[in-house]
Amino acid sequence: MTSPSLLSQSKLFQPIQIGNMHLKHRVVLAPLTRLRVDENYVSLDVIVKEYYAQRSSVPGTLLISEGMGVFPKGGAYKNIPGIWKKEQIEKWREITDTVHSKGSFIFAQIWSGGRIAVPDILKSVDPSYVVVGPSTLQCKNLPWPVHPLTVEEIKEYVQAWGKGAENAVGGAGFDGVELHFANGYLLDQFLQDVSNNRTDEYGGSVENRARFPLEVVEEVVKRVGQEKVGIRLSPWSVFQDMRMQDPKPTFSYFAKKLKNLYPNLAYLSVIEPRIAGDNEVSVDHTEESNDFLREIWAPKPLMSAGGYTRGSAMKTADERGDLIAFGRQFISNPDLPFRLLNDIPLTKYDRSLFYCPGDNSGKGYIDYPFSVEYLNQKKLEMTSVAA
Ligand SMILES: Cc1cc2nc3c(=O)[nH]c(=O)nc-3n(C[C@H](O)[C@H](O)[C@H](O)COP(=O)(O)O)c2cc1C
Repeated sequence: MTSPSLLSQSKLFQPIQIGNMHLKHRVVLAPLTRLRVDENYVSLDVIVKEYYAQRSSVPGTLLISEGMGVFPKGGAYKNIPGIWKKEQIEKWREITDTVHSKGSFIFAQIWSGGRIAVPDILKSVDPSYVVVGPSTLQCKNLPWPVHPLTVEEIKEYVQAWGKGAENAVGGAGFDGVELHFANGYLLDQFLQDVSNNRTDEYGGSVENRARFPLEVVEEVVKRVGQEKVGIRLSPWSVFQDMRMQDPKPTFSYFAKKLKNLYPNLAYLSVIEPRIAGDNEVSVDHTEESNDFLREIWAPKPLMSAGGYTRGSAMKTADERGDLIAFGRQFISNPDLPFRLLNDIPLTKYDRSLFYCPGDNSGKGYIDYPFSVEYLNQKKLEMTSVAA
């Protein structure tokens, strides 16, 4: 183990102000859907709280929650959480209180499925619900009809996102909301021409494709304030049949608009081209890079996720000032920021336990161990407090 005082010279382990939060380091919990939620979209008691508590155990850590729905018709799968009703808000409040009691922070990721939603699941919630999207363009492997949202329905979604954000911050006590405009879900579907061939004011030109996402940002900012809003994008991702031929013009326009309209947004979060959803893919390193977004967003730091190791995370934080969001490694290492700082080997994750719908055993969820070094340090701290 190298001396922590030497390691801490990396920017990765140095404090940073993000929105209203003073983070003690730049290692972030990436949003991770885990499906340990009941059929009513409410967090299961105990284990979900314990999961977030564990990952907030290094004070000053920023966590991003798993994606949560803003209203029932915008869902997609079973056992994902929501933020539209009292029971959900109360359960999330217990979780945010726990995270805050540990000196850490948590943003709620809010989300709508769009064309990738499973029709039978929507119908089981309400028989009138159908799969929606920008246009009739389907995802290749999901051959069900897609109902293009009417302008009136778009306005309904905008209000639902606004209300969801308000519930998350004002009701459930989240430090902010992350708007999930990535990974081929509804708002990403509107942004990209591979899924949006509308001919009205929400399709066609870059400006038109960006209109619905920008309306969502406007509504959310109105309700919770810019400093409490982060936005996630994945310009290069091929996940769920996405990826424009040249994503740069669309995403440059969108990022510039965000920066000009809302200079105090908490952060812009990007997924590196080497990742599609929850897995690695091969990349054309000469072409594919998020540096164009870093340049637009500067001097504010980006949050970047995707296949980071300790070494590449330190390098990126040092050279570009990014916050680094870790997904899979944070699943299997509840004390990840401590391990990275102290160069402690990581526990390997078990992919077969990533998604276990409604499972409340805690297996593959809250049973990954803390390092001996972390536990020893905690013991020492407790002894010195007792003395
Ligand atoms: C189990 C699992 C669930 C995920 N759920 C979400 C999600 O709810 N929202 C989201 O934006 N990304 C989600 N992702 C993507 C991660 O946030 C992250 O971008 C991806 O895992 C790459 O980071 P990593 O290489 O550190 O794992 C998920 C990834 C995994 C492995």
